[in-house]
Amino acid sequence: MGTLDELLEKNLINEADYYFARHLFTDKIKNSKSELPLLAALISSLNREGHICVDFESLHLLEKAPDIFRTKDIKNIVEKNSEYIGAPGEFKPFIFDGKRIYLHKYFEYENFIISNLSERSRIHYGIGERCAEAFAKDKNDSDVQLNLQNLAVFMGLRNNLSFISGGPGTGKTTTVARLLYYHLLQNKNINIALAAPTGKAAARMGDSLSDSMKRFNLENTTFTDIQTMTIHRLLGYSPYLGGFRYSKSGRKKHHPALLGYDLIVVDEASMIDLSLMFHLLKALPLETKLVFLGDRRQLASVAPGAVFGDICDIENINAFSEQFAGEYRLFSGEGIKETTVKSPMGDNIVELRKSYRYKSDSDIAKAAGMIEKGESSRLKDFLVNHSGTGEGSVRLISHSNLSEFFRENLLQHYIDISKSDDIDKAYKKVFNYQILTPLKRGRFSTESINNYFINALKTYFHLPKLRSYFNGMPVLINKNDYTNRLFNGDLGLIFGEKSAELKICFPSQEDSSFRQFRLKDIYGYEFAYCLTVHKSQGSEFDNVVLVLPEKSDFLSRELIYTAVTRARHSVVIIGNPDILAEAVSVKTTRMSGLREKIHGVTP
Ligand SMILES: Nc1ncnc2c1ncn2[C@@H]1O[C@H](COP(=O)(O)OP(=O)(O)OP(=O)(O)O)[C@@H](O)[C@H]1O
Repeated sequence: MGTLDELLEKNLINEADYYFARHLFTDKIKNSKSELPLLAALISSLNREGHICVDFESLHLLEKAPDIFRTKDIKNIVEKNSEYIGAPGEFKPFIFDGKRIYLHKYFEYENFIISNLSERSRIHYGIGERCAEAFAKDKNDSDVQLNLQNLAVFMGLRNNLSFISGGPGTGKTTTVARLLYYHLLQNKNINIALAAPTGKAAARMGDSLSDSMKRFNLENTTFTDIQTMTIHRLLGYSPYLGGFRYSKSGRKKHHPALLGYDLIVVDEASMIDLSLMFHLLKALPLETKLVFLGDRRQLASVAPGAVFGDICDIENINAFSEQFAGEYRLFSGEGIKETTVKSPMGDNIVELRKSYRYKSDSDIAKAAGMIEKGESSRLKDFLVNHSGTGEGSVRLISHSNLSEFFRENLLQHYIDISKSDDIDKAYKKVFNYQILTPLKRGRFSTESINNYFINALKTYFHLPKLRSYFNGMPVLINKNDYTNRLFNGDLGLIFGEKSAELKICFPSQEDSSFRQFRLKDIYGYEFAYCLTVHKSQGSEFDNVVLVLPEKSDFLSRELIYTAVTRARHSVVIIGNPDILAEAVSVKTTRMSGLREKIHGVTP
């Protein structure tokens, strides 16, 4: 593959990459020997796909990599173009770190995140007596040799920085509830914030933590004193400023002070991209205690970077240093067997392994385990030869049965919701089932499936074809709306009791009521009979129906894992078992220097 035009013609880059390269290097474009336009287009295209940089050691895996970067010594290319490609610390459009080339901005972000996290990871605290006493009374009985929830609590008390990873129902929220309780016991005036990348995830964390905290007697402090918000709100995002008020990287007058919290818990951390992590760390003084929660096996953010995954995806997870093990033994009386930590940040990362949501012999637990390990043929055999229904089941049906499945299982469900005159019941019921797909357009996409149900319901209720709205339509907010306090990911329902005007209704975070808006006052939403798997992140549903595309191009192991683990009770997968197996066999990696530079290991 040679020229910019060839790359565009073969759809290996898109027009945005093409014109970015042309714009940046107008004068070089005629010189067919210049590598710079090709480099610009390649980096732009990789950034769009979520990579932070171009890593020349894994370039052979990329079809779109122009031949010139495969055959020539990259160091020669860097030297020849030193006017544009600089070393770390230089102010040039591209930065070469010895192995990878970055756009200047992304190198700066990555570099800052690495040094900031390393600095935070070295800060430890002594644990107060009141905490220790409460922990001793409250700690989970060890049914296993090492109770990882207890250890995660200890980590969050001792360390200034903790990453707690765990699959669905492994007790991340339960652990954080204990952590907050012990912190509040020690100091009831501690300033705590709970944050998540989307409004939905933040609200869910607030609700689950509020439930989990009920079992603690918090004396004069109540859980409602703790603020729950999106990371954007925490950082004072303002569309008028075009950035974050509290991140020091903006214009000086707009960031008056660093955020004054003592402890911040960030949920659904796998959704945080490189830029958001940079702004978050930049806004927080080093003394602020940070606890990140997430599932390292889930899909990474849409924007470049997979920071939580890069940090938590280490070979020797749950192996700790001698010092950490000794302190934990003294504190809890429990022994840590493995003390062969390989990464300097190993004592800051823990993975919870036991799921309390699914029985270990349930189909969802088994399927999620196979997906996570990439056991594609086992998964295929399991699903093809198995047809479970009921609690914890996973079932595979073919595309040819899709219409029948929709008609027999889901159409009546949506008809009942449209007939309902009780918003509370209708809302609970509508999101009882959630259809998911990776695609936005084309066959088996959100667009086609949403249209299918909208048209089928219009036909059933004899509504005019041109009518856009009717009772019981689920919607998803897809843009933050600060005026109405509605956030990307919020799920609502179009509803109007009896003959009342249709409103868009969202459950209130404060009580059990619904916030109602006129249709014309809300913008930035889409219908949500079917959601993309990406948009479903941070939400959970009782029953999930995952519709696969006909090709595996848009699928990945992380996408299938995310979709399957959204379900509490059952999963139906509609698609071809071979396509499913193909998707699960490949683990997605994003090009970045973060993992190697933090842990000292190559991916
Ligand atoms: N050690 C434990 N013993 C018994 N039940 C537990 C324990 N830990 C958690 N649970 C229960 O398991 C369920 C899931 O726990 P929790 O919500 O804390 O997990 P989670 O990892 O935050 O889940 P998710 O993020 O997938 O919603 C809850 O009902 C909780 O009460």
